[in-house]
Amino acid sequence: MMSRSYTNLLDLAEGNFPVMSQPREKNRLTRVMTVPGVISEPDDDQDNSVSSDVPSSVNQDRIIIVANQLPVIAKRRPDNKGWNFSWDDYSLLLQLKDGLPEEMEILYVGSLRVDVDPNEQDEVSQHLLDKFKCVPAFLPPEIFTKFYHGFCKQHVWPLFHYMLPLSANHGGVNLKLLAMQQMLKQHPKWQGKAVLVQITNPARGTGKDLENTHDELKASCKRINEAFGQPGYEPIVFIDRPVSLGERVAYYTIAECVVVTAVRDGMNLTPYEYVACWQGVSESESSSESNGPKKSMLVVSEFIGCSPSLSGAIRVNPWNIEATAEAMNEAISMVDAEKQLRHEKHYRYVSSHDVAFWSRSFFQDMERTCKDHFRRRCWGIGLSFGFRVVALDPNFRKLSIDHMESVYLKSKNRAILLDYDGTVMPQTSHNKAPSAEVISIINTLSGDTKNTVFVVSGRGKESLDKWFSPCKKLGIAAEHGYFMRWSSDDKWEVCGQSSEFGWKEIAEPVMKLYTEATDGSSIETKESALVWHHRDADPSFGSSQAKEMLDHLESVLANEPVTVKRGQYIIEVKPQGLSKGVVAEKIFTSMAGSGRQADFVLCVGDDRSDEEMFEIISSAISSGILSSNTSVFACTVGQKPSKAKYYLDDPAEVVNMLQALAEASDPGSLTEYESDISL
Ligand SMILES: O=P(O)(O)OC[C@H]1O[C@H](O[C@H]2O[C@H](CO)[C@@H](O)[C@H](O)[C@H]2O)[C@H](O)[C@@H](O)[C@@H]1O
Repeated sequence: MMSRSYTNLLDLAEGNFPVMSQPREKNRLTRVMTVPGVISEPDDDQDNSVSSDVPSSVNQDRIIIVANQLPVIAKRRPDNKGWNFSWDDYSLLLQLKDGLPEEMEILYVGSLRVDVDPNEQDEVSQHLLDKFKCVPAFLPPEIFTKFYHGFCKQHVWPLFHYMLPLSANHGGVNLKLLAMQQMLKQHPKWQGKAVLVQITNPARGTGKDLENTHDELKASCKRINEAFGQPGYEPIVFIDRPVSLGERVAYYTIAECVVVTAVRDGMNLTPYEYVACWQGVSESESSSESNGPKKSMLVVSEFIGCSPSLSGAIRVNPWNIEATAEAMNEAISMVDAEKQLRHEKHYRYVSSHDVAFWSRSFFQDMERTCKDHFRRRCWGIGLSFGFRVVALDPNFRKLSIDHMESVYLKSKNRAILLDYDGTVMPQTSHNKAPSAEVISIINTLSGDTKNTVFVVSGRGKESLDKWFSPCKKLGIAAEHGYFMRWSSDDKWEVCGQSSEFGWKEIAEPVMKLYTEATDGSSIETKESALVWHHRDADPSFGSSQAKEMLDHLESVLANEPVTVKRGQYIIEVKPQGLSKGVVAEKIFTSMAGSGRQADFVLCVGDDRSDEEMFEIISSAISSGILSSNTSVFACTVGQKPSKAKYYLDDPAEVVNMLQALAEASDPGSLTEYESDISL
């Protein structure tokens, strides 16, 4: 069986698809004949080669969503002549658009759930494009089966979930049955009362392995029911037929608890659906006296995707049958007030993280990633395993110390903002205290009355205070600005916004979990923040643990007033609203407010947190806190993508550059310490 499908996605991306108002002939889509095992050439005369030029329509707001199935329902007309199409309101693809900008044009590419005769395919394609902005791929049934049940289910899914191509879910269910058996044994009070309704979707694949697992499940159910059943009572109800949404909702709304013990999953929506049902049912019955409390209890495997996001859930390692049995007992024994509190947590997450949220978040990530894509130049840097390709702005260049020094000399009100670790202090240095040379330079710079000099660091105030005690005029912003002090004579100001630290009780256990599993890692507790360090761990394991922990923390802290950031070998959780950018803004504002608007800004840092300082500079110019005539030297340490325009290679170059400025500074205002050093 042959099929004619539109193939050229790049054409679509460029906007080379028919416009509805064009005459019919021009609207014709380019197609290929699809025959199993044969890759055919397009049947059109036109040249389909892909141009390497930047697409002319690249700035148009169009998004192409490619999926297995289009979000449309196709039904044969009653007279059997052609098709009727309607939107599939339950399709996630359709809901995705709620998170995208309204003016965004959305084009769907995917297959239909029905087999369309090749003679009808042109007409159907045209209709779907005109009316639904859908581009169908007509896959002959045998190709579709190989693609979906073979390639997707047997190769891609197991590959992405580190599984052998067996049925994981039937992986995930026997453990649950064993846990139920254990609970009934350990807590006989539940015998005759507790029922586990196991809804198992019929396996999408076939084969001996699946049959064996299925038989094993049935045998477990039989064994448990025989051991604990009574007349009129069976502890396990095993449903292995397709269950409609309505029936599933009915089960959810009477369930005291939902247990998900999968050892791997993709996007398991069961816990979310259950939580939404409890909220919905209670709300719809709110006028009735019989309305019960909104409560949802979850026992979920720590290995599944939704586990970190539902902070009210009891998490278990499903391989630990005893612990899962205990968790199930705890869940159903819990008092209603506690169940309600947990439900509130679950619902807050579920209601704020809907499909629109995820599509918006994904779209924003994509926008951020692609912004300036065509302006940037790519460089290969590093060697061997350290080799990577980075995209840099063409204007990114090495800071010319001579040029900066000449501007420095001409300026009258200078703001100098210096990060500490990785900027004036090499990251690899064991002794973290600044050298006498650095102290001397910073003392000279801050002693010049034309200068406002700040060390802006993530470090705690005690160390910074001690290390820089000789620099009386130096300003210090510690813990990313949670503490700020304008000179050693001034008191520490505490950033007013952040006095709520209940989140530490959520973040710390997660960090401890990763610390136990990652040799060489440790937790640093600061007054306003928690930091997980992995510099001394195995480099690649530490870094992959850090990535996983970042996701984990972001999920469990989604409702807390904090941000989770990555730094040099660290993951840091700190209050929202605290950033080095805010510190920079405060300094510029204060200078402008006292009639000394900065005409020279030097801002140096190496890390992600320093990017926030660089970023604020342009908005400070547009808001007038800095002038458009201000000479700005935003400089990152190391050649890497940055918001800074300049770079220096390492802390040694930074110190040389600062030394040059110190030498060009007003010597009249040397402090006692500086005079001693000079002598
Ligand atoms: O803002 P900075 O001055 O760059 O400080 C950021 C973090 O500095 C400290 O961590 C760094 O130094 C550690 C060694 O002392 C090193 O192991 C780690 O990799 C560096 O990131 C500090 O411990 C953190 O709290 C600061 O946020």
